[in-house]
Amino acid sequence: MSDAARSAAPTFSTEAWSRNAPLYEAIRTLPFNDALADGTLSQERFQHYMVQDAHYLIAFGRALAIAAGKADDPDGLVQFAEAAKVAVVVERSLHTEFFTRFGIAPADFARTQMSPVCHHYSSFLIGTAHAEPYPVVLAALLPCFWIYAEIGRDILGRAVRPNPYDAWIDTYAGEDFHEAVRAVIATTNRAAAAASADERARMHHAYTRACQLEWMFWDSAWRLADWPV
Ligand SMILES: Cc1ncc(C[n+]2csc(CCO)c2C)c(N)n1
Repeated sequence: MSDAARSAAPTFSTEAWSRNAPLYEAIRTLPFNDALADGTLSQERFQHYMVQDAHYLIAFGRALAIAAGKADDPDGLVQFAEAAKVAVVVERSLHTEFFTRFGIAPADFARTQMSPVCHHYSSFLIGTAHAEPYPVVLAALLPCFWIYAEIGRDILGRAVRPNPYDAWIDTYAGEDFHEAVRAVIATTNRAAAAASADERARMHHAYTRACQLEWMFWDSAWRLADWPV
């Protein structure tokens, strides 16, 4: 590829976003997110979501820590080690703020295992983080950041306020979070630019799988899904 062609080539993130636009739209219009925005989401459904998210955040933190260990430069190491810490900080804030406010007792959490979808998404992230090269690991992690940033802003734009879920909405619509997401997009694009064609194809595959699992995570909370046997 000539230098001119290379600089005109779309970034990984632009390509990934446009290829998965229908999937994003399917997430944006899920009944869970509509009900979150208009404040009618039942406490039971939000409780299911929060308990599963607490499990998910620890798995996500582990996957980020593995990504940190695979980083190809010190900036990436710091970026993902810091993000791993943030995932655990967010998980703790679920316990200290949200669980109390929305009526989840420590014993309720202790006896609730990962749902099938949470288990699948967590296993996918940790398995990918261990088995795949750095660019593919970043592609698997990116939808978690990017979709939440977009959904957070979308819900903020149409939210009926005051809303019982204001604190959740504000976390993901806030500028601090969006700045971190832009940095993850930039690092993923840099990693993609240095990746082989085969790795780049695997990046797209991992990105789409994570988007599907994001959809399934919200849908699972809406259905109050549990293990069938
Ligand atoms: C299923 C699910 N997917 C994504 C997020 C969003 N999220 C979780 S941790 C983190 C950044 C931590 O460094 C982000 C963006 C979530 N909460 N739950």
